[in-house]
Amino acid sequence: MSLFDHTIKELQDKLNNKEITVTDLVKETYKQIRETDDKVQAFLTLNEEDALANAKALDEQGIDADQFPMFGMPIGIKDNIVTKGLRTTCASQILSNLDDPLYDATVVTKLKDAKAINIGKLNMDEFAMGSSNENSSMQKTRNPWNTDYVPGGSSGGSAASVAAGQVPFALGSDTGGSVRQPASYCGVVGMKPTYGRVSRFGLVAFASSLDQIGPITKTVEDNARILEVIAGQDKMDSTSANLDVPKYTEALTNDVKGLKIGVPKEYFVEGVDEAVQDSIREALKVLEAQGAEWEEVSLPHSNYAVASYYMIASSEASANLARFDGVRYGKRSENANDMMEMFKMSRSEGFGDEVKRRIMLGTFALSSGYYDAYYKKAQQVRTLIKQDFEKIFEKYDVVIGPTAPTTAFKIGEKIDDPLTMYANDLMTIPVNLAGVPAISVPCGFHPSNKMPFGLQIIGKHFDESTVYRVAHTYEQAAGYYKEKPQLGGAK
Ligand SMILES: NC(=O)C[C@H](N)C(=O)O
Repeated sequence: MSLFDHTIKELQDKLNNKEITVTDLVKETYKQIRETDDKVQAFLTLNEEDALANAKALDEQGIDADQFPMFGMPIGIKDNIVTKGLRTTCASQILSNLDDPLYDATVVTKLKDAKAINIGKLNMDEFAMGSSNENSSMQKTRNPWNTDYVPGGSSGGSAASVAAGQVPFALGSDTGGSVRQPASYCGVVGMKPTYGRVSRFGLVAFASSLDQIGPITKTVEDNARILEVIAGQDKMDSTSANLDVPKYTEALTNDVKGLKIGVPKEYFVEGVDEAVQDSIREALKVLEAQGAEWEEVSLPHSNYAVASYYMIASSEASANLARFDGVRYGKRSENANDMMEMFKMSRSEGFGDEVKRRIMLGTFALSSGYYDAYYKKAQQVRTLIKQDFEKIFEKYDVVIGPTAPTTAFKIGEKIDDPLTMYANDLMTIPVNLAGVPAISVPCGFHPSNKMPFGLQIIGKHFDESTVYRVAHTYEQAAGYYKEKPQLGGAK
């Protein structure tokens, strides 16, 4: 049994009983990374010296681990979350020389205050644009269940690293599914909190009205514990909500009696793998046996979600990425002869194809003459999608369906077909457009390719507690969290 098969609570008990030290934990983390990362390729930057020094300092303080919620816990951070003094690249060439950021993202500060240990920075699709990690300009992360397969994206490095047992916990970010879809593909737990629940200060902006940071873990309990630490209002992010953060861990009561589940018929259609659909139905039976009730419901505007998202997200990206011009920070082209050429060449050389595609799409959608037809229309569709959820939540406590239509696919299989790649986000995107919270929990292995996939539980605005309660009840009954990949081949 590996140290990382324990929950945060169990690890802290071990620290308190002096069975292990923080230094042991941190050393074990780097050992696991060294043994597996040539195959998984999850880490872009390691923070080893600093992490070991922090571990030593915590050990020397001789205090009880449970005085701090993340005392001594090793955590990996997605590379679009800014870390003071530690390289932060968004897996883009344009930021590849950003070796010494000047500040920490609020989530990083909160983790430091809770005495977590930052292990290093994890690979992702460039600027979080992608569903497979193949859009990273640095390296291709692989799925630990079978390294011929993608880990999903854009937080593929975070999900793969947790699944491979390199780090017990990681942070990702989710704009249209980027935490939940890789969690589904890698057989781990990924939470996208309500928009406004977690500060975005220091999260490099992709689509500011959609982006949210969320934890990726092996168990629901650990996930809830980490969200407790990183959530809350922040004066540095005016979109963070002025609401108390509940004790999510206290919601994990293993009890769903009387809970009402809506199951959208639009999530069980052609294109959604039959075996995935069957497993979700099995999961509903598991929850039913625990006292929940479910009914088929309709989210009638689901079909327009992907188109609306790619308009809105790309429009926001075109504005947000305007700041990368080779002047203030990041890479500057060495081949330019004048200022205009320097802007153009720095961006042409610094951004990859997918990022350029979205900047062009977004700039087009926002341009005068097209704004009403594309951007405004997409925003109107967004309102309809939000209303679909509001209506359902008048009667139901949660909505359940698959996280993604299929399991992970093979590396290279979809890279030349951006539309198919976008369609993959069918069931994660509506959640971001509506701003509600949702989690992906492992729900089975596909009979043909043996790859894992997840169940998505969607909740009401700021009701992460119920989402966690349902997720925990299902997880404990189903037991998939106990499965581990044998790195290198199919399960
Ligand atoms: N960023 C995300 O949440 C992933 C989504 N597939 C996108 O490419 O936009």
